[in-house]
Amino acid sequence: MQDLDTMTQPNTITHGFDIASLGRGEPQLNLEQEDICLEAKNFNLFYGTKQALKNINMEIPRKRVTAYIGPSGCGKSTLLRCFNRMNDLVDSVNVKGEVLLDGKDIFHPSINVADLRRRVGMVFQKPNPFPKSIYENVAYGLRLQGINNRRILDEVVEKSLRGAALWDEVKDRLHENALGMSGGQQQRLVIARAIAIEPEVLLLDEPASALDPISTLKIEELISELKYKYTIVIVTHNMQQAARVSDYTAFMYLGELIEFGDTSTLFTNPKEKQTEDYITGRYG
Ligand SMILES: Nc1ncnc2c1ncn2[C@@H]1O[C@H](COP(=O)(O)OP(=O)(O)OP(=O)(O)O)[C@@H](O)[C@H]1O
Repeated sequence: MQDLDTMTQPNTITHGFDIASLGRGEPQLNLEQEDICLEAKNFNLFYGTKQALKNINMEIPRKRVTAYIGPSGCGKSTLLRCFNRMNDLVDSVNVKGEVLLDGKDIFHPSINVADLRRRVGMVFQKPNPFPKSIYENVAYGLRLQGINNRRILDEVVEKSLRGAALWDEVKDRLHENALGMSGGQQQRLVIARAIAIEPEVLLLDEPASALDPISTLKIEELISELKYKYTIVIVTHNMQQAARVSDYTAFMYLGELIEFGDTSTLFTNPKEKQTEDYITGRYG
């Protein structure tokens, strides 16, 4: 079995994967079944008649950071939003193929979408705290589940804020309105809100693009810590950020997955010319 526990540091190369087999919809990292968290199989998505995702095949490893890069409009966010069926909210969307979470098709009629979104949390580009106290933002998901026991809520709020590297900054103002926090704090609060309900996967859609460099660094450090507990999938415009935070990187172009592999290898020795052209700044 591939020993995922030896793959601890971002950007370290060679985990024994068959890099030569990657790209162009080929089978991906040759992971053992139990190490695959999410998997797209011959997956296609249409907005009306326009095809936005073309026959995507990829395995996303458990408890690792996988980044999507590619030029604007190539389908990164669309694919990310498939993993918790956020695209269901768009009327014109049609999908063909499968997305498996722990081996089960998330588009199967038996799937409860609210439960799926509890297991697969999402953080957006712009921090979106609720106009409530810091405490109530983090407790929100638990309250939705009918948990109102003060002791339990106190514990989860503290644990989640610590997990999001925010506790020390806010522990004395838990009952102040979250909208009074800085943008970087708000984004970590949203991450705390997401992890409070103990998801398996965190989807991050450009989580730092609206933040200043110091807040961006904090989010990146946080991602490197969270990956030991969660499978993280991140979309980023920023190639340096992908190189810094991710273990694996997928390059997309015009709705296709062009190449997917170990982050260091993809950036230093891409197999496909389109990947090379993109990372060397020839387009995008
Ligand atoms: N709700 C929608 N309705 C119709 N077309 C859409 C919708 N959302 C996205 N698209 C189209 O699907 C394609 C992929 O868009 P998507 O936002 O996934 O790309 P992206 O790579 O994330 O781009 P960016 O980096 O600019 O955010 C684009 O052509 C876009 O115009």
